[in-house]
Formats: sequence, C-alpha cells, structure tokens
Amino acid sequence: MIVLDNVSHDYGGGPLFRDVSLRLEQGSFHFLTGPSGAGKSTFLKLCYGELQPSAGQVSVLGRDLGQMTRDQLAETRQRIGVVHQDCQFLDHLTVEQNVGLPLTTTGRELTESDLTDLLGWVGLGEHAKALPPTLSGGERQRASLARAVIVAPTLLLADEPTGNLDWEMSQRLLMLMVELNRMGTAIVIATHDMNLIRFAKAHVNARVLRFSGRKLQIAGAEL
Ligand SMILES: Nc1ncnc2c1ncn2[C@@H]1O[C@H](COP(=O)(O)OP(=O)(O)OP(=O)(O)O)[C@@H](O)[C@H]1O
Repeated sequence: MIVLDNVSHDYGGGPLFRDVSLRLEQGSFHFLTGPSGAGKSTFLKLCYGELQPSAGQVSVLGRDLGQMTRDQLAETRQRIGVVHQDCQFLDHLTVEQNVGLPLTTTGRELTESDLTDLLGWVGLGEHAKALPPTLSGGERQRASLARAVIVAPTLLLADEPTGNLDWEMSQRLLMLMVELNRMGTAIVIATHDMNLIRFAKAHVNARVLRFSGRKLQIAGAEL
C-alpha cells in the first residue's frame, strides 16, 4: 500500500528525517505522531506525491511515485483521500457541491441520499447549502473529511483531522474512519491527540508510528 525505502527529506536546512524504511499494508490503520515540526505533514505529502523525497523511494498503491507520469499520478490520487491541515474549498460552491466534487469531476454517480447521509454523519446537514467562507474551523475540517471519504478511497491520509473539534465530534469522525477501514480503506492519521489514539485502539487494530530523533519508528504497545 505504502512502501518507503530509505527515504530522507531535507527542505534545505539539514535533514528533517533520514533513512526511513517501512511498509504500511492494505487495510491497515496507523497513527503518525511526534513533536510539532518533526515531519508528519511532510511524510503525508511524500505519500501522495505532493513532495518528492530528497533521497530514497516512495511507492504507493504498487507504484513508485518518482517514476510516475502526470497522468499516472492523477489516476493514483483518485484512489487516495486527503484531509489537509489547511482545508481549502472552492468558495463559490456550496458545502455539498464541494464535498461531492471528487465524484462529479471523475464522472462517478452521486446520489442525493448518500451525500445527505454523509453530511449528516459529520454534523453538517444544516450547512449543506452554505458557502465555505461562512464555516467555522471545525466545520471546515468536517467538510474536508467528508470530501475525502466520499469516494471510498483505497487509502486515506488525514493531517490532524480532529484538531479543531470537541471530543464528542472527534470520536464521531474517528468512528467514520474506523468504518471506512472495516470496508478495506488503509488509514493514516497524523495527530497529537493521545486520547484519540487510545479511543481508536479500543475499536480497531491501530499501530502508532512516531517521529523521534530524525527517525520514524513503530511505537510500542504502551500507548
Ligand atoms: N515547504 C517548506 N519549506 C521549508 N521548510 C518547510 C516546508 N514545509 C515544512 N517545512 C519545515 O519542515 C519541518 C517539518 O514540518 P511539518 O509540517 O512536516 O511538521 P509536522 O510534524 O507536521 O508539524 P505540526 O505537528 O506542527 O503540524 C518544520 O520545521 C517546517 O518548518
């Protein structure tokens, strides 16, 4: 699903992380933790080809990202749902149009009831016709998650998807990701929230990857 082979990254000021090799299997569930600035967002960007590593190889969904043509990269990205830390929307489209966009732009069918169910699940039923600039930070995060999961992606990469949410809504969104994982989607969530990780571990076989000392390691069972 995701294979990193001796991956290092450096933005120009010295290595952020070095010689990371790991394999995340199909249908797996991982959290990505570590101090602020350790490289969690960078890692996620490497996994969907927004960044190329300074050294090493990243393969996603069976293909080496560094060898892909633009068309192959676009095709691969259609199978990856991404929740960015700074959620961007098309501000002239409504929330429901934004959430449905990954389906409509790829010619896939979108039923009104699926969209209504999903918006209801993330607590945005009443904001379906709103424009994104009128949403709060937490509402934007929820819309961003809905947009990422609507295609039932093979892989979901989520960068602090619950950062602006209260605990009840965080649990609700986590359960949405757990359900998606049960249907086969591999999930990687970058988070600082240890309570979220503990909560998840009660529902799913989640592993924790931790950045420490310029390395990325599987954390022990202590969490
Ligand atoms: N485009 C860039 N150019 C130069 N430096 C960058 C760039 N993007 C990120 N960095 C730096 O790389 C380091 C890692 O950033 P990254 O966003 O991956 O960390 P993070 O672990 O996700 O942090 P946080 O938990 O605060 O979101 C930071 O020091 C950041 O300033």
